[in-house]
Amino acid sequence: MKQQAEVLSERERSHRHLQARLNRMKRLYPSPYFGRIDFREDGEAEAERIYIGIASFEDEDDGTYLIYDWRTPVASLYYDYAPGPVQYETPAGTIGGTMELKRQFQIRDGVIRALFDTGITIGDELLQQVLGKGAESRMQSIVATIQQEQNRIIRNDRSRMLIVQGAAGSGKTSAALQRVAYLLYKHRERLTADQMVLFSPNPLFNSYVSSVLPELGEENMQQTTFQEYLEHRLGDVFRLEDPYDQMEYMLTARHEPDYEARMAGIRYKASERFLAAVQSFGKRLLAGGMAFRSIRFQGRTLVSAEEMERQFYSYDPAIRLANRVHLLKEWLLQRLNELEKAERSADWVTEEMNYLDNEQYQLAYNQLRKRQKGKDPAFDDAVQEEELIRAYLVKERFRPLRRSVKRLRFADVTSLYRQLLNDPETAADFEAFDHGAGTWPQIAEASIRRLDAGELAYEDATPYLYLKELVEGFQTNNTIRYVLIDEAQDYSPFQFEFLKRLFPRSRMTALGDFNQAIFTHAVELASGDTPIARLFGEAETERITLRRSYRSTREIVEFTRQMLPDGHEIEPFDRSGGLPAVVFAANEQARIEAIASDMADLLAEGFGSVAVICKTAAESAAAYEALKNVCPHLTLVDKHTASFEQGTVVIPSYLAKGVEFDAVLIYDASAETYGAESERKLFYTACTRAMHRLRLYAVGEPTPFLAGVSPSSYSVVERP
Ligand SMILES: Nc1ncnc2c1ncn2[C@@H]1O[C@H](COP(=O)(O)OP(=O)(O)OP(=O)(O)O)[C@@H](O)[C@H]1O
Repeated sequence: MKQQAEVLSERERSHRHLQARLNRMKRLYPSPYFGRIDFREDGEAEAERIYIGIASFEDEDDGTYLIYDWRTPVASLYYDYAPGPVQYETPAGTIGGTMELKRQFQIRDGVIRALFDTGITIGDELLQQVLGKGAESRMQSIVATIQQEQNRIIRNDRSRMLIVQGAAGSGKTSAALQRVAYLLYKHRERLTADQMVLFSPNPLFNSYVSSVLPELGEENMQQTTFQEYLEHRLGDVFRLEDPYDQMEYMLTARHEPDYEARMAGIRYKASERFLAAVQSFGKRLLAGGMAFRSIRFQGRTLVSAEEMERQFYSYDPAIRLANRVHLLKEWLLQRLNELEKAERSADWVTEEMNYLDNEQYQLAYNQLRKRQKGKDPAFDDAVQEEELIRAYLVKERFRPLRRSVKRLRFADVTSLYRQLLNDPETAADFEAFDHGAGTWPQIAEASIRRLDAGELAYEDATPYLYLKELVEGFQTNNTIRYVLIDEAQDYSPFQFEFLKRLFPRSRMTALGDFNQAIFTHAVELASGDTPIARLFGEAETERITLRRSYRSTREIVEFTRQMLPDGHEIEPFDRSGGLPAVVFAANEQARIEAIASDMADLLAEGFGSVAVICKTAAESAAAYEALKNVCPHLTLVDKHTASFEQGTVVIPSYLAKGVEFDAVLIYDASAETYGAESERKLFYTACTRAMHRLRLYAVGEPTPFLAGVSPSSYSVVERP
């Protein structure tokens, strides 16, 4: 039998192996390679022709490589060099030589459609063709046209922390996904897709990027959002506000009386300063002030909070907070054992025994026997039987108490968080942060009000969880080896600190664009001594900046970059597509008509995806109502939308993050809607979603963000 089993499992293995090979061949068949380099290694007389494709392909007879996987060391030459002297790294060292030819192919269905011999960058012609195509509802892989600077991100395997600051459309997300594929290939002996996790801005984005890796023959990495993690940790205790609701508040509640205070609170609570304040609060708890919940049973206090406090502070002061909490847990379980014994003779037990019907009695009896494993031969002794039944009854009743002690429910984190907010030191620290605004009591009170109602504001959720972990011990995930964080500018220093602790054995790649920072608590990525750079220290941190934007036409990039203070640093890729237009409509009705007729024109031109981007969810809903009868097949996207398809959509600005459309229509680019300076980046983000066409609509005064844009960069249309 054993022999047979071995034979079978051997066959299974070889079947799996052959199946994988077959799949690889099927993927290669329609388009076996996309590049060729002729490389003459130093000391060799002849150049070798190296064909590069999405997977390797060997000659069965002599084992030579006919096609090299794009992730092999030698393939990096293709991405990094123009013909001339070149070198590449292998595990055995650096190999130098000369590249005599670099050629690109476009092969579809087994037929060579085009080929180009290329110079410095990977074929502008090919890139032109790729970028000139329409937007897809799913992101595409870019292996055939990876650019040199993107290749640095993809193949970087040295630093603990890789920070990428990249302009809108510079290929950060693309590079991140190719990087996953690269790492899975490079470390294929010991790394699997479920040891990598991508944090994305929203669930919609997950579906957008989901097909890139399978297309490359790899499994998808794990994907999540920070909010999902918060829900997982705190969702059973609180109703959590999500970042979109916070965003809606930021964008719409400007006229509410405590708006400014809350905004200041959001800024502070996301800051490194508040992180330090929470940590120092944690230190103070070592000496006193811990909050506990009494353990109560049938209306009586079994162990009071005061008792716990006394016990807690009787431990060696050198012991860490979380360790003391665990000591206290053990102590409490012990106490419960004693109390449980004493409880057996209580009146309620006698009473309950009398009420046990036969069936229940039998059940209890059987359970007891099972637990005793037949050890006690004198079981039928009536006295002992009664004792055992009593013990059983009490044990059952104590079970929930025990469970909640094991879950550390006796440590009252909510009270502690309340204490932290009410702490004069926190107030003083906030004042120093916000230069004496004097609004802390208002901020603290609002948070506490929500806390008491079982709610946690988005800005409170991470600090709360952090405090909880200080008290209960940090949870860690040791299986994850690579964490990739997209849209990293939208994470607070708190959240970064958190992720670092959560994944202690992991390397991190943070990709973002400070110019698209839409939350108040944005972090700078590009330069300087920033919180993210401090996370692992300069020595373990590497930074790469991407300046070239591939998504949008030259005209769109030139138009949008003028809205930014340092926009001149962004380089457009040379692809043309008509000037952006600003449409001035005489009134609402004229605006709707203009959008409807433009949309019809764009669809007639062959654009498959057109988005009407609105500022908020409310504006989106209103726009959808106004447009749905005049624009056929329109869909409204909101935060619950799980995936999105080709076609025409109405979408709030912050959900359009990270994705792209053939044409973007900014529903309302008037000063009334985008007037506040704090919304500049949001507006920029919305405009940069466009690949081929961008049109802005305004009734009345246009947004002041256009003031810095040269009139020659856009056309003006009047709609009476
Ligand atoms: N080397 C490349 N070859 C072909 N297409 C590319 C390349 N780099 C980027 N692109 C294309 O440019 C577009 C933008 O890429 P991506 O979404 O990765 O950029 P991003 O930096 O994440 O953008 P944003 O910050 O605006 O969300 C995508 O359509 C992508 O396919």
